[in-house]
Amino acid sequence: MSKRLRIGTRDSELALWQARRVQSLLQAGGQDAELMPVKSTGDLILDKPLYELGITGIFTKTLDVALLRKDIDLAVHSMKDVPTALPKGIVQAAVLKRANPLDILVHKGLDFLNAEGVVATGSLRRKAQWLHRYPLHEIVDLRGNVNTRMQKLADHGWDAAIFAAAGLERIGLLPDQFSTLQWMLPAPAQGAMMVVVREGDTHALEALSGLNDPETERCTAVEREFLRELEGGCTAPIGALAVEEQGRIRFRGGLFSLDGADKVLVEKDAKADAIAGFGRQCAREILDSGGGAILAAVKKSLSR
Ligand SMILES: NCc1[nH]cc(CCC(=O)O)c1CC(=O)O
Repeated sequence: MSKRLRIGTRDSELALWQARRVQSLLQAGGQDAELMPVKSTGDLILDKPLYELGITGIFTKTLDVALLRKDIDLAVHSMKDVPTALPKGIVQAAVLKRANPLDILVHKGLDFLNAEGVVATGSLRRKAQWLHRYPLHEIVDLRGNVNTRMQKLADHGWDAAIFAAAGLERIGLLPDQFSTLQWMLPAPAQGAMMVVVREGDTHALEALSGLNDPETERCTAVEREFLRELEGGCTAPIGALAVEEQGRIRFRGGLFSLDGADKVLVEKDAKADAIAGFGRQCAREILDSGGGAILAAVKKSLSR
């Protein structure tokens, strides 16, 4: 039996589900693996400041720190929460086959759509796209893990809230009433999980290579390259979805103003075996067709 791998996990139900999924896939391939709960660390234990290591993601940083400290051997992240540049010393080992990438609306009936609705979300991307489509609605802020957000929706008088389908499906929280938002562009890499390991850990890299889904890897790579080219270190409302069909990748991406009034969309396809630079090219098209001005305005109001 080869060396047992330690999978770090945070304690939210979704994080635990995702870590257990990787554990059982590894075990099915004959690789022993155990879960290691990781509490929010004192980030100071590393010998360098976090920013020097490029550790930035608010959801991913606890596990990335544990990985670099060698407290764990691998971390499982919701890929959409992973910053486009990985921390120094951490590499992508596998991207698991993607689940439903779309957003869904959880509601108590849809009459409010044609009235003055109140919709809850903490995401700039969801807010902008919702207001673009329903300009008379009000958006209220909703944060916390998936379970917390569901509970808050039940406790408040809001008409609906927006969630990633994949998150609710994984933990069995999909309610009776929901609508799939086919028209809403999801976050880049939504619905995919990324497993990361320490650079040079050949044992872990090899064990995880069997879990990689090349098609999901290609699609999410395009989406994240698009995001990286647009964001420039700020969280603008950006959506992207790449889908592979018959050897081609069809990409749709969008950049929105914070109030949803303006948007620039791009739709393009490329050969699936020639995607280097494709995401960047899509981003360039957005920037050249009015996206540059939207991005400048977003940056200005977020920095205030
Ligand atoms: N930012 C939180 C987060 N990160 C990943 C998921 C869902 C799972 C996924 O998209 O892979 C969610 C919840 C949500 O957006 O509703």
